[in-house]
Amino acid sequence: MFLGLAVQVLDAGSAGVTGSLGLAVQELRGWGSWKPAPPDDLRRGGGGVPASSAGLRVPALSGTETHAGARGGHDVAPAHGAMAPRVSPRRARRYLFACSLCLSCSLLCYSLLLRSPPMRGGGYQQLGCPRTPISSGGKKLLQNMPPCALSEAPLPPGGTEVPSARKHTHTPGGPPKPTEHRLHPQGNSTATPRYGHKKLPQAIIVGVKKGGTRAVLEFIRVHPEVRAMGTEPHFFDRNYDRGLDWYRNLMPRSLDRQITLEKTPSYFVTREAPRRISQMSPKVKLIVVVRNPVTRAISDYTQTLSKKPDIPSFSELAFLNQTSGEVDTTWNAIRIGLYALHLQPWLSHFPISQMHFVSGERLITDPAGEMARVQDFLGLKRLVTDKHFYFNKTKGFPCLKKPGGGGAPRCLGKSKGRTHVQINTEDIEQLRDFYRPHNIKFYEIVGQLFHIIELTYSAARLINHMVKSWHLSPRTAILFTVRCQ
Ligand SMILES: Nc1ncnc2c1ncn2[C@@H]1O[C@H](COP(=O)(O)OS(=O)(=O)O)[C@@H](OP(=O)(O)O)[C@H]1O
Repeated sequence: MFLGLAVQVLDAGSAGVTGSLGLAVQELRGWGSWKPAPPDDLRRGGGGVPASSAGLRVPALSGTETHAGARGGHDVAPAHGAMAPRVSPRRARRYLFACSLCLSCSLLCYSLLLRSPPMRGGGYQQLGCPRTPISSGGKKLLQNMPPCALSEAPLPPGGTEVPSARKHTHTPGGPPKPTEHRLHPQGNSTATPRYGHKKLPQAIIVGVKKGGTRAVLEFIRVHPEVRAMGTEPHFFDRNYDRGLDWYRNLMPRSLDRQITLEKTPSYFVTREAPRRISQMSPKVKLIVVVRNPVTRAISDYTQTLSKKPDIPSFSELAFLNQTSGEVDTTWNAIRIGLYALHLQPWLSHFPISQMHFVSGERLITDPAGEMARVQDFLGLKRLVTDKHFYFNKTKGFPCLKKPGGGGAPRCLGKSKGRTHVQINTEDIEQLRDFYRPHNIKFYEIVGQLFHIIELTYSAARLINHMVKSWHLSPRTAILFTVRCQ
C-alpha cells in the first residue's frame, strides 16, 4: 500500500498536475535548470544544497515560486551564496521519489491516526457497530455507549473502586460542568457517537437530592436503549434562559429508538420546573428517587460538611429550638424531605402515571428489582437484571459488574455512600416524628409504600395478608396500615 501510494504520487507529480505535488515537481525542474554541481557536494552538503534540505525541505510545498533565487534563499538557496547546483534529471527523479515517499508516509500516518482510533478488542467490525473512538484517558467520566460498544468495553486491570470524585462547578456563561462523579470511567466513554441525533430528553430523573439519583442513572444507562447525559445540566432551574436548543445540544446523540435521559435532582424542589418541563414536553416521563427524609437530610449535611467543615452542627441547623424540638423547615436539608409538599406542583402539570418513584432504600438492597420497575416504566425490555449487579463488601453498596462475569466491576464514586455524621438518637427520633405525617401524605398521593417510615414487622405482615387474602389493592392496604400505626 505504501509503495502503491508512493508510485501514485510520483506519477501525479511527473504529469505536472496542479497542487502541491505538481509544485514539488516544478521546483525540482527548476533545480534541473541550475548549473550542475558535483554529486559529492550534494551528499556532503558542502557548497550546494545541504543533503538534508535537498531531500526533505522541498520548497514547493510552501510556495508557488519556481525559481529558488527569488525566495530569499532560506529554502534551497545554495550556501555561501554559491551558484545553485544543477541537478541532473536522474537526481531530480530521486528527489521527487524521496519527496513522494515522505508525502505518502505522512498521508499514511494521518490516515491511520484519523481513521483508526483505538478500537475495543477489534470486535466492532464483526458486530457491525459504528466506529466510536474510546477515550484512552482511563479517568474519563463514564457515558453510555452504544450497545455493542458496551459489550466490547475493555476494563481496567483489576480495578474495583471508582477513583475519587472529579468535581466541577457551574460557571455562569459557560456550558454546564459535571457537578459530580460518575461511575467507573472504564468501559464506557464520554465520546459522543457520530450517529443518531440529539434529542430533548424523553425521561428525566428530577429528584431527590441524595436519594440515589446517580445510582439510578448509571444503572439504567447500562441499557442499550438508553442514552444518558452524564452531568447535571440544571436547565430547568439555573439555565432556563439559555433556551431549548442549548439544552438539546447538551444531550448525547441517540438513535430514534433510544431514550434520552438526564438527571438533575434539584428540579424536584424547583417551583417552576414542572411547568417548564411540561411546556417542553407534556409526555416526558419523570423519575423521582425517594429516601427516608431523615437519612437524606443527614446525607445532605454530611456532603456540605465535607466541603465546609466550619458549619454549625446538624442539630443546631435542624432545630429552631432544640429543647422544644421545633424543626427548622427553612433549612434546605430538612425542606427537601417534605416530599408531599414538593410533589403538588408536579401533579398540576403531570398525571401521577407519568411519574415513577424509586425507593432509595430498595435501590441498595435490591437494585435489580428497582431497575426492573424503572425499565417497565420507561417501556424498555428488562435487560438490566441481577446479572449486572454484585454487592461490594468494601463499599457496602451494590456495584455494576459485566454480564457474564468478565471484566472489572464498577462502583459509584467516593462521594456516594459516605460514612454519615453521627447524630444523636433523640434528634433522629424527633425528626422521624416530624416527617411521619408528611410521609403518610406522600404515600397516599403516590399509592406506594416506601421504607421511608419504619413499619413494624407485624404491620408489614398485615399488609401482605390484606393484599393476598382480602384482595385489597396494595394502596388501600398500605393506607389502612399506616393510618392505624
Ligand atoms: N450503588 C450505590 N452506590 C453508592 N451509593 C448509592 C448506591 N445506591 C444508592 N446510593 C445512595 O445514593 C446516595 C447519593 O444520592 P444521589 O446520587 O442522588 O446524590 S446527589 O444528589 O446526586 O448528590 C448515597 O448517599 P450517601 O450514602 O449519603 O452518600 C447512597 O446512599
